[in-house]
Amino acid sequence: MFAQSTIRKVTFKRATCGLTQRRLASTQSLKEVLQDVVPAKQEQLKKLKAEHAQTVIGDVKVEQVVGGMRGLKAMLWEASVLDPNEGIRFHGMTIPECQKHLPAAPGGKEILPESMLWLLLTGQVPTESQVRQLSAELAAKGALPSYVEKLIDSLPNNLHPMTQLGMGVAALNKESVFAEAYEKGIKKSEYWHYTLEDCLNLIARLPALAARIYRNVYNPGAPIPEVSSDLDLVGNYARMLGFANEDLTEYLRLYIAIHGDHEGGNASAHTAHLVGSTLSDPYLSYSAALYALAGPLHGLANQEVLRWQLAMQKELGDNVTHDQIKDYLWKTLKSGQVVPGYGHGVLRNPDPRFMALQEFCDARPELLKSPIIQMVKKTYEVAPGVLKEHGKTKNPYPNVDATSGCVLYHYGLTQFKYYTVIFGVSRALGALTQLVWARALGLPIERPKSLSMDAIEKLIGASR
Ligand SMILES: CC(=O)SCCNC(=O)CCNC(=O)[C@H](O)C(C)(C)COP(=O)(O)OP(=O)(O)OC[C@H]1O[C@@H](n2cnc3c(N)ncnc32)[C@H](O)[C@@H]1OP(=O)(O)O
Ligand SMILES: O=C([O-])CC(=O)C(=O)O
Repeated sequence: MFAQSTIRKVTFKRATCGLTQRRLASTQSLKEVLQDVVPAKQEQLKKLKAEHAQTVIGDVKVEQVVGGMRGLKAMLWEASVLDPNEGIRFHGMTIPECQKHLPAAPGGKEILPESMLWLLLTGQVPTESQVRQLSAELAAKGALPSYVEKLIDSLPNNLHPMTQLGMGVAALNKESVFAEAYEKGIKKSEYWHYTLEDCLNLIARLPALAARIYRNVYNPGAPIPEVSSDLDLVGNYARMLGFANEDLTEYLRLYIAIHGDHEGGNASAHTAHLVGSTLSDPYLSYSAALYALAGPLHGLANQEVLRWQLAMQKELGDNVTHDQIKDYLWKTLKSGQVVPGYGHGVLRNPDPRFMALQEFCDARPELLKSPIIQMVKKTYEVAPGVLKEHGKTKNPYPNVDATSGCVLYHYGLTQFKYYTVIFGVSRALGALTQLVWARALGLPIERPKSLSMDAIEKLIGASR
């Protein structure tokens, strides 16, 4: 670990814009830092448009039009870029670099989501005092309005927790300062200020909303503590969920920090971006994103992994061998199902988020002894070989969902239908950051061109 004074002078290469950003000791607030950063970014975009508007950066193939736009470079996204082999970089920083340099909780070791949010929004590594200030700001804004509490309390407890989360977030749009200001009439140059306020308010309220859903569904009647001004975002979240285990809290900090952003093309982030481009407010935009996250090929896969691993455990017992797992994998594939937690739309190597969560387990002997975590590890040792032999998936390696839920399960958060809600608390960091940037940069409504098969054939002169 570097000395704090050295860290402050570290220069990070910023992958997204090619600039270098010097991290200086600072007491500036998040808004003040953004006020400094926004004009430079606006200038960068202006220059890019003026000098390179017609420069070609890729072709469009028919396979991309009919194949989920895979690999199409068609979106501006500031906070992170995903390399197929190396994985995610947040403003040029890898996960291990973030683990080294982003401030943790007092007495903790893992990345604080507030630190990640600061990095995503500003491109800068915050000082410890800036992060504490942001934690305090979020805690002060963290209480839910009573009409949202009533709405959530009125929902049937067998309504999927993700459905409830999306409804709660959408209902919060009554609070939107952006929507209110837009109705009154504001200049485009002011959009990002109101968007930022909405985004911070939403991030602040997500733990109370998500914890209330957990309480109602799994622990009806249990008291929920109020948001404490002494705790960070996840410290409060874990306490409101009813867990006093510091190891679980640290795990949740790491989980929520590293799930925060995965460039722009993933289904949830893209949905927030698309809906936000209509100037729908951040609450409605993020509510829509949550329903993309709730699909089993995307965020819900972490629930599916647990379901699949527990079914394997039920069938084969705790001391399962590699050969038994192999057979189980083939059984899943032959029945026409996907192996949850494996494969990816962009990645072509093991996901560095998976590796970071595995390292969290490796550092704790009690986790290494856990049957479910051992099973995940053994599955990782054989699944890539089976998937390669199966020959369909372009990426036979684990994504983050392959392991994220198993650690929660070990720590007693066993209700796996809830897991995507935690992902939803996290993805807000990146999706909402981009909404701020989209408004600061004046990005237009998203409206790509679609084509029918007849139109494609006509365009390429294909005969039938
Ligand atoms: C946080 C996240 O969202 S990470 C992703 C979480 N999702 C999962 O873990 C679900 C399992 N994985 C998958 O379904 C896929 O790998 C996805 C959705 C993640 C990516 O999909 P794609 O980019 O289309 O993958 P790819 O190009 O490799 O697919 C080619 C074929 O391999 C299959 N395939 C891909 N992954 C798997 C898998 N894990 N198990 C079995 N088959 C797979 C696809 O279904 C497709 O089959 P088809 O030709 O019959 O349609
Ligand atoms: O990038 C993707 O398509 C899916 C993913 O891993 C994420 O959104 O975290």
